[in-house]
Amino acid sequence: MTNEIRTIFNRIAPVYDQLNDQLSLGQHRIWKEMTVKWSAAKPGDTSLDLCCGTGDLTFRLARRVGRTGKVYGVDFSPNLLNNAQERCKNYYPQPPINWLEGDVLNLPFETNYFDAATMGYGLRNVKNIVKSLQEIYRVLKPGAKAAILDFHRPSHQQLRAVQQWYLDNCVVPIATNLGLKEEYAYISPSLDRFPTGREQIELARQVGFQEVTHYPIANGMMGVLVVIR
Ligand SMILES: C/C(=C\Cc1cc(O)c2ccccc2c1O)CCC[C@H](C)CCC[C@H](C)CCCC(C)C
Ligand SMILES: C[S@@+](CC[C@H](N)C(=O)[O-])C[C@H]1O[C@@H](n2cnc3c(N)ncnc32)[C@H](O)[C@@H]1O
Repeated sequence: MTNEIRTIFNRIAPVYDQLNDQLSLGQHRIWKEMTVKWSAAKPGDTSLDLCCGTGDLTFRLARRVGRTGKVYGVDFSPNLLNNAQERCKNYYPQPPINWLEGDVLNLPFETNYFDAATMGYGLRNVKNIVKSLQEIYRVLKPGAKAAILDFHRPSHQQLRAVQQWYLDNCVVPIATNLGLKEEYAYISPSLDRFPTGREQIELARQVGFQEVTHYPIANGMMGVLVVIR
């Protein structure tokens, strides 16, 4: 399963950023900006972007923590990480980002290391959500926050139907034209399996987070889980 997920992301790497812009009508940039804000990262912080992919959230986090801060971006797809590193070369001055190839279920960091963390569209894709939350808990300092952005199923049935229609009739056909039908068709079943905001809150509490909130955004089609260790 883990290898299958890695293969999906390695395969979509050439079109990933462009399709996110087109398919979300640019909205994913706003959702990511909100996520970084909710992580409460501040200048000088040591911060972590889990499942960083091509680095969209990582670069935003780097802007927040500034020259005195540090950012680590972790992902297990070498192709997406390669794109992130190529993008990084276009920045002047170079942001203080360390790109690491690795599994977010087994993070290569000490306990109590980070002041803030973000994760964008990663939690739905990991093979063990509880283990992933436990690893985030472990590496955050007491009192530190993580903000976790992902798709969400709106509780309003008509909005849920619009979301499903959009995935089936826009996202998958556009990806099919690029030879990536299976890869994008994977989003829908992964969303069906993904815990609701309420369920995510319950899981995060069980892991031990002190304060947990889930913010539905984009009419409930997306959500941000904010946890404080
Ligand atoms: C940045 C976005 C998605 C990232 C993403 C996450 C995944 O788990 C994938 C799995 C497999 C292939 C690709 C991805 C992937 O790209 C969010 C924006 C892109 C979405 C595909 C667009 C979804 C739009 C909403 C369902 C509805 C928005 C309607 C509105 C009219 C814009
Ligand atoms: C949809 S992409 C999101 C990329 C980026 N965060 C964004 O918002 O654009 C999901 C990412 O999660 C990564 N991923 C999934 N499971 C992972 C794991 N167990 N360890 C590390 N990375 C993982 C994939 O390689 C992929 O880059």
